[in-house]
Amino acid sequence: MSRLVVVSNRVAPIKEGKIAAGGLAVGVYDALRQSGGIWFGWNGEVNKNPQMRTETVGNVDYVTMALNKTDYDQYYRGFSNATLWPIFHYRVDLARYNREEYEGYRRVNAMMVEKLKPLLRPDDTIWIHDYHLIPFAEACRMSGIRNRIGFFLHIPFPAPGIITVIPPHNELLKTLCYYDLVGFQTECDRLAFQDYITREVRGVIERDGSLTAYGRNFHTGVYPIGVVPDNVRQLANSYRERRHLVGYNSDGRRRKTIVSVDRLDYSKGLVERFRAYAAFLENFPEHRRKVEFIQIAPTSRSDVKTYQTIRRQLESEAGHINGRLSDLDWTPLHYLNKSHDRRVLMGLFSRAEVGFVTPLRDGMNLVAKEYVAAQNPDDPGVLILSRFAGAAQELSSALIVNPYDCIGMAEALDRALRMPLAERKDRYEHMMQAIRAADLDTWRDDFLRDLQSFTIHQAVEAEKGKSVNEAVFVS
Ligand SMILES: O=P(O)(O)OC[C@H]1O[C@H](O[C@H]2O[C@H](CO)[C@@H](O)[C@H](O)[C@H]2O)[C@H](O)[C@@H](O)[C@@H]1O
Ligand SMILES: O=c1ccn([C@@H]2O[C@H](COP(=O)(O)OP(=O)(O)O)[C@@H](O)[C@H]2O)c(=O)[nH]1
Repeated sequence: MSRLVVVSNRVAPIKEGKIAAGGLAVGVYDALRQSGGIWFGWNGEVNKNPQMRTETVGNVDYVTMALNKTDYDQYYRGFSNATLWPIFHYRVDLARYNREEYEGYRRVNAMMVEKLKPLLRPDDTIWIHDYHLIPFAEACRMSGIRNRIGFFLHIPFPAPGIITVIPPHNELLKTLCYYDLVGFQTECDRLAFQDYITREVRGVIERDGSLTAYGRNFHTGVYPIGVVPDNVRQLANSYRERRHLVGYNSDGRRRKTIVSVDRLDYSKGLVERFRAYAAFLENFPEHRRKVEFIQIAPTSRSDVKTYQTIRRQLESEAGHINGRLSDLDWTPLHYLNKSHDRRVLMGLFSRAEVGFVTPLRDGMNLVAKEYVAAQNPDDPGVLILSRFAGAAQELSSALIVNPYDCIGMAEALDRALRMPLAERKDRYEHMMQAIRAADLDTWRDDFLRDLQSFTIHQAVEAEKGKSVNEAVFVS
């Protein structure tokens, strides 16, 4: 079997026990630990002299590098997170475009290819992750790299009317056609991309389902990222420090807990969620003092202006709710800006009656799946889930809500807290079936299997005397 080379902007912290930032790092870390290989990307540092560093842990070689300040500003903070992220999450109002940042983004992609190239073997399978690295395959091909290259987009792919807001959308999306396989979280995302290719650039859907555009033929597919359910449950069971997790009433009865965990990002719908919680306490006063809401929201991309704004807004909303509703012996909302160890989170999930996951848009949202997988099957909690999270496509037995509907979310909280055991178990069983059917191994194995099958045909074409790069998929 060929070696797996994973490339992503974010690489999970190399030291065991350090907290991974976000679902990509969590997911790729678990997937790569099983198969082994190379994980190449940014080490999260910004300094003048970006040196490459290789560290081997188990069967994975982590090859990471720092970025210099200009590259960081233009590629990560700028085009990736101030242009692509908001637009791909339908927040055109928060996006800005700067041509120099776009050029910096292209330059960093090309630079990363040149750094990776000497490490590659001819039969390596290269798997590129996420919106930071869309042009990576094109830069590889320009540099003469002929390996199979797949791409997985962790975030939503928006409707063509939204994506065309990016001034160089044509040039940018053309580079996706240099991959052999482009994977999405949901069929909705895949169809939006296919729509763009067929309508905007007059691409063609072939009989085998592949796409031909800009003279290149390539495949697309849907590979929802998952979790390792047994591992989640194990972590949840291993967390014993109960006293940190639950609040008690003055009469000694345990308060019910609503829990949310998100990076502090405007796409996660935190303001709308806080307002819904306040509306719930106003409209259903019988729950007051009997419930508390724990929102864990570690800061993220805190040097991007829109993230500073959302942080200020949330601090004010949280202060407002607690100022208005708290009592000497009851704080309705616990808002924690700190990241937490996974074991603590899974322990918290398993003890919370409600998982409140209501992003305005989300590629998948692993927290939703983790919350369900952490539950005690004999007495499971209830997941309230936004219809705009990729996870809602699979977890249709959650209480599905529209995060723009404040009263609807307040009603869902009331319903969740009152839900009888039989209904909770029924919904939990359905969701666990979906979580097991599309777990993390399935995500990795399905993607790599499809990428490999493409290669077999490439090889056939190559034998017939064609150059590998000119090969066309034959089904
Ligand atoms: O690397 P950062 O800038 O600190 O951001 C963290 C990650 O956020 C995003 O995660 C996405 O991937 C998850 C796993 O597939 C998915 O569940 C979630 O819906 C996405 O938002 C981002 O896409 C990653 O590149 C970042 O590393
Ligand atoms: O303090 C924290 C906050 C989050 N996470 C993990 O980070 C991931 C977040 O992934 P998700 O897909 O929900 O959202 P993203 O942050 O990638 O947009 C989940 O595995 C969380 O358990 C963590 O380990 N510690």
